[in-house]
Amino acid sequence: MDSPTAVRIAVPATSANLGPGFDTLGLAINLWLEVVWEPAPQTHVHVLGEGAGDLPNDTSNLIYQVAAGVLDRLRRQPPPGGRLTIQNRIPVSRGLGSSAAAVVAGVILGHHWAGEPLDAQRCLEWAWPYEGHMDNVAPAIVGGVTLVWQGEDTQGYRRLDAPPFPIVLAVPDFKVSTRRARDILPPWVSRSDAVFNAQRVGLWVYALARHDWDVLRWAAEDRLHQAARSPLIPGLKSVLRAAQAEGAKMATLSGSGSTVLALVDGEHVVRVAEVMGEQFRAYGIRARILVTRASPKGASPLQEPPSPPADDPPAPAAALGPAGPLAGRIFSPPACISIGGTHAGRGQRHGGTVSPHGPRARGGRRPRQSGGSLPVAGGRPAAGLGRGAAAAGPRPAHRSPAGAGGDGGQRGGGAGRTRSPGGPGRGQTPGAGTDRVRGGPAGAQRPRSGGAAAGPAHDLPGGPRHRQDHGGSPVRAPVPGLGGAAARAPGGGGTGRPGGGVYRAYRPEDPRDGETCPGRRAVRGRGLLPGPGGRKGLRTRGHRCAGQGHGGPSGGISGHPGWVFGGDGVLPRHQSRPAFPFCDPPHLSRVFRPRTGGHCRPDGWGTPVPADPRSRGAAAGPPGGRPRRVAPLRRQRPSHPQLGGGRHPAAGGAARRQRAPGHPLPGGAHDPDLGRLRGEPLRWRRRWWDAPTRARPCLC
Ligand SMILES: Nc1ncnc2c1ncn2[C@@H]1O[C@H](COP(=O)(O)OP(=O)(O)O)[C@@H](O)[C@H]1O
Ligand SMILES: N[C@@H](CCOP(=O)(O)O)C(=O)O
Repeated sequence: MDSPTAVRIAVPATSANLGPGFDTLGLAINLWLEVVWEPAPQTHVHVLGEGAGDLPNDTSNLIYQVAAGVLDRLRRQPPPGGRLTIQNRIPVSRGLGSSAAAVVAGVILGHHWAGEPLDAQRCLEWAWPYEGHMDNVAPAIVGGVTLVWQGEDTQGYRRLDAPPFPIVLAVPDFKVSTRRARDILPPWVSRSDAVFNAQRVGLWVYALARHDWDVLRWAAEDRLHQAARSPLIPGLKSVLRAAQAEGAKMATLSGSGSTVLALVDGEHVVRVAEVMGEQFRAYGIRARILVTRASPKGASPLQEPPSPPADDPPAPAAALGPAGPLAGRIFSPPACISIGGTHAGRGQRHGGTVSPHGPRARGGRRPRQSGGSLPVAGGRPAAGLGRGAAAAGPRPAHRSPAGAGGDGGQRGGGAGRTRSPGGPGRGQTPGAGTDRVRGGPAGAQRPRSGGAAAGPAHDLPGGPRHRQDHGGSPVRAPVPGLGGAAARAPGGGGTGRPGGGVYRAYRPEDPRDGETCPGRRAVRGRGLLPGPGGRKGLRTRGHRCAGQGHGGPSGGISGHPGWVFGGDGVLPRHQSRPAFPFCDPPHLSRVFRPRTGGHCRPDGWGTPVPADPRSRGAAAGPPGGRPRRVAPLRRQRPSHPQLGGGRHPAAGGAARRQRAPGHPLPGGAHDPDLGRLRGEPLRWRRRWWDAPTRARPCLC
């Protein structure tokens, strides 16, 4: 074997389940594991970023182990030495598919060492027995959203375009091991719960196929795993509820936890991010908030599948996403959901069918495919992979009779590790079990920077665009609002809508010519939420912004330059937002809330007006004057309602009075069952979901 050349491998994080799609649905996220391997006389393994210090810096590292296992099955020798640098941005054991990413990276590395071709289909065949969860592995390899299925003699996946919304991740400061989170699940489910989830998964696929995102609030409901896992994740239900109440399209436990994921319309991003952090904090848990997007791309480098046959319809440009190795493989959603896969060409590109026995051996039977033959990378026969005794590819050692429940108990042969449900935990921490570490005392301040976990702010697509807003002049704002360019570069533009008003962000240097009032509503004032440890909210510090102030230097509060938010006629001059995605809750809680109660002038900027005296917390004052201190939005009670009783922290009282207008109530508002499904006492449901909203018309 020629000595292998250097290689750089990238694999995205993934969020499995997406609510009801337990072991079925998965989403690739724009947070990446990067692995660089270079030839060297000695073997070195070096982990940077997430997990540095915990993950092993030697050949027991999962990535190295999987790569060596691949070589072993291919009957090849590992290279004599090499430097393996692992730059990990995926939080470990937080339900973001870090282990799936590591396994996929290992499979790619092993094939690179062996000089064997590898495409997405084959990578999946090799990786899923190591990982055990195809719902993580498939999106890690092909990007977007995948749905997978497994049965006695077939496993497969199909790929769909991911929702276009920003993703807010609340990543608690404690781990939940996937194995523990599976062990806690009840072995049986009732028929009504099974039907409930089947209906919602169907709705999810419908939403993805038709881009009907309004149904997500129902599609993301679940009765199979989240409630059972909530004891492992204190505050889970509150975080989910609060995110939806603040306008998230959907919110769900990511994978087996501990992360909570929300898909959020751009204008609600900031507020949703805030409340998710706050709710965790109310339970004494620190949580990092990352704002990112789905990744249309999966792992690289993988070989391209053959170009589509001439009669295949071209993919609509919008569905293609950024150019990348998989761009040509994405087809219009209706084609993607042909799960039966009668079209050979399409099936091959949307998904694949995986042999239950791992990679096919030379001369062996091709895995049954509903979607056409496997692409053979580089024109080489696929059998090359299963050379000789490689017929014994990675093979599931354990398969749950229930199909969906088998938890990764795979025997990695050769140099690979053995992983079984009862065996040591993944990676280097045998017997780690649930490695749950509380995030320190409530209120402890995190460093402002996301550190190594700081995700790919630069990767966020999009950027400022002009759009017509309420029939006015073009408004400079990114669509859907997060503002990729803003996140990319300090000073970028974007919109946010903290608190229900229409907020805009501007590059400080941007002229505001031609802009008009973006909103028709003013927002009732909100104070800052109680800070960590029950600290009272900070004062608002609104400054009138009519023709001034909006472009002033920002970053004074957050340390992140460039984001200046204004809204509904009152633009707090010093209100700045950290550049996403690395704002953590303390960070957010320090951001000054806008003063509200103003109305919009024709030029789009506000003249503060006296606060509505009925509005507790409205902080209007004389223009430029010192605003009144506002009442905290709600009192936090650090008790887990579902576990220890007590009121929902956000229920009733100030929360009801200060609820921002314009927020679509979550699906539960019209679903009397929702609270019951979540096991809440009736009094919360009524108080929380039926909270009245008040809107004041914009006078412009
Ligand atoms: N970059 C990495 N390098 C090596 N091992 C890793 C890496 N990322 C994750 N792992 C392994 O995966 C384990 C976490 O897997 P799991 O509990 O399934 O959590 P997750 O939800 O993050 O996939 C870690 O304990 C470690 O053994
Ligand atoms: N379907 C699995 C997904 C586990 O994902 P992870 O990211 O937590 O490893 C499950 O819910 O157990």
